[in-house]
Amino acid sequence: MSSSFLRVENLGISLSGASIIQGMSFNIKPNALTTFLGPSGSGKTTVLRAIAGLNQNVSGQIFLEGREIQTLPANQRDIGMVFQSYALFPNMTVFDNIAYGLRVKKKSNKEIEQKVAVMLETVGLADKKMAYPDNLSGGQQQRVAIARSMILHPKLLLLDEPLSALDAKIRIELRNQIRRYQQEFGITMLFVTHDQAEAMAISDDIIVMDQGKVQQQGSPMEIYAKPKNNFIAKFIGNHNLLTGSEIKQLGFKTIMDQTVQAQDSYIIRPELFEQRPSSNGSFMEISGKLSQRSVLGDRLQYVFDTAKHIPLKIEFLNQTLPLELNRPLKLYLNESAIQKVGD
Ligand SMILES: Nc1ncnc2c1ncn2[C@@H]1O[C@H](COP(=O)(O)OP(=O)(O)OP(=O)(O)O)[C@@H](O)[C@H]1O
Repeated sequence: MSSSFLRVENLGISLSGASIIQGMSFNIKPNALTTFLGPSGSGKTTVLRAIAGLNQNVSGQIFLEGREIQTLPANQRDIGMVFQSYALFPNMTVFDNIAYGLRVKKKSNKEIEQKVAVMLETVGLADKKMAYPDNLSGGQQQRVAIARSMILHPKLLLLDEPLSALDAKIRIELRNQIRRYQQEFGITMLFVTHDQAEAMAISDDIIVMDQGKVQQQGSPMEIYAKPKNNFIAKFIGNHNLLTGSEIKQLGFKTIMDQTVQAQDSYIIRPELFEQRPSSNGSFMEISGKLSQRSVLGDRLQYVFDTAKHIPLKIEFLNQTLPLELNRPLKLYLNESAIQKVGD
């Protein structure tokens, strides 16, 4: 018996006669926020809809808490879903939108009043309870949609790009709120996004998808620091992705006692370059010039044009004085900052 909460085995999905997902398997943990991360068209929505029971041509098995749900209709799966478009009832107040599922379940008015009041407080919309969706901002409408799903305490809450219609500031605020609800209520959530920063910020676990396949599953740090293949190394973060022969040109013949192979791929994280070797170990001195500077919030990012004609992205925290551009510069790199892709 697996202790996983949701277990998907050998999932296959066809849409309009085209096979979109083949032989996909993964597990998600209870009381955690797991993210499906992948580029547009990678199949995230399709898999989510299959888990919810909204797709027809699905093969394979889906277990929720050990029980097979694949043959159950959507309304018997105990799974909630929040969509990108808020899909609120426009002719109902905020209160009635949130109360809707409880009314369908024929709960008493007293219970409905109490539970909706708690939800309104949780999502910070108590003062909007009699408002209609048209009179709410996008972020407020999405909070109503989330409250409407959470009030039913589904075993699993699926969220399909719930923030993508919102502007950057509200997106960050609401993603933090979603994370807080998830932790406070101990809800298991499966969250779809194509935004790697969003996935990194809120997830316990990330499932990276491409072309209908799981490319890697792991914690944000594992995915960031140890990408399994070049697709992930490129898709996640702003790593330097180099070939073994470029690593050799920078002076490293071995990395952690392993001979560098010309055809292998390696990543160097931009924040791991140093202006002075900070510790013992095998440091390489790299000469070059900085050619560009951009401010990334708390960090400054530069392009370091190395004397070996290999451009590298490097980053320093803002409290470091800005470095001068176009002046000869030496930077230091410890071999431990270089990670072979796939290891
Ligand atoms: N009804 C359909 N009929 C045929 N093909 C479809 C249908 N819906 C989606 N597809 C295809 O299935 C693939 C996966 O689509 P899906 O919407 O799951 O991707 P996604 O990762 O959620 O993308 P996005 O981030 O753009 O929403 C795409 O190639 C898409 O063109």
